[in-house]
Amino acid sequence: MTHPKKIIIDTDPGIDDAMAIFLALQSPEIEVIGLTTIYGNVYTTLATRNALHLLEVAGRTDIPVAEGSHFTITKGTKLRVADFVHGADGLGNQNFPPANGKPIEQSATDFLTHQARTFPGKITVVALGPLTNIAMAIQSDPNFVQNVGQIILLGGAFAVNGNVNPAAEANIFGDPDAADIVFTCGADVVAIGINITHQVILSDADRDRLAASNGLFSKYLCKILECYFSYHHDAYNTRGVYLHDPTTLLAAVDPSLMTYAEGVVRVQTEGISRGLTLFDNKVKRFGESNEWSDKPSVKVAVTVNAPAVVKLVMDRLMDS
Ligand SMILES: O=c1[nH]cnc2c1ncn2[C@@H]1O[C@H](CO)[C@@H](O)[C@H]1O
Repeated sequence: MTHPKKIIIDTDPGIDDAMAIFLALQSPEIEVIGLTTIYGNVYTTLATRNALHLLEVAGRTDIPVAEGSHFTITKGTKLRVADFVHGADGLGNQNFPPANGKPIEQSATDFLTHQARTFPGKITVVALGPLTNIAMAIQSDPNFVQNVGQIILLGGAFAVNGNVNPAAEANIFGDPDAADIVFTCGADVVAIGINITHQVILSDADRDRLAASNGLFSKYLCKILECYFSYHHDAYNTRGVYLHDPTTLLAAVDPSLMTYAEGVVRVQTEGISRGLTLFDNKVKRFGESNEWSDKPSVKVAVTVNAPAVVKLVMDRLMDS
């Protein structure tokens, strides 16, 4: 058996983040070497508390949590948090007792650059929130792009509407300037957008099966999922929820669950379409140079084996 892939999860927990973190801990193909926190579903301070709490639930307090940025890469403090999706506490308004643990002294950015330097080419960053910490790592360490193995990110809406507004997906909207830095940095970047994750639905019936199982994680998740289900029912009229973060995590576990196109992604940072991700599929050789010309390519997921993803999520969470 090959060594498990070393993963750092950059996260804003978040109900679907909690699912992804538990799924990661249940996946022998990967080794979670740390969590870094960011605002998005909640503010960063709460994201840190929730990350520590989830590791305590899992009995994995050996995994370090490094706190990330409290503001955007341009020092913006008017953040949009999705408490209407995840509850005021980020975990379905369950009033869990506060975590006992503390984050490490190192910041998220320092943790990311340090780990990438220590294990060159071996670290996969799975980014589940706005990309501020990753962009700060790129800016603060000129070798980070070379050192990091891969960055798999949940973000963007490729050729579909966004979920904040018709233009923008929530993670990219959270810090469009940071996202543009990450997409154009030259690292091995894989983007999983909502064009993919909106195909991966955990149904009401799946939740009933989770609830009936005796798994530690499935039992915990069923408590917090109520809020996430009722949001999806109201906002999308679906009898099920989108598995954004778990799908992205599974792209690290088994890349063959998706297919990818390669090309340059730029992010709109201003105006009514702020947060829009625009992919140049390189089908046309443009006569004039443009804002995509000469930028490094990334991989964008274009198809997904949704039944296989849902099955893997269910099997691993029930077997805990
Ligand atoms: O309608 C929404 N508005 C804001 N954030 C959302 C919404 N739906 C899901 N998410 C959150 O944003 C990421 C995917 O874009 C996921 O982390 C999800 O939890």
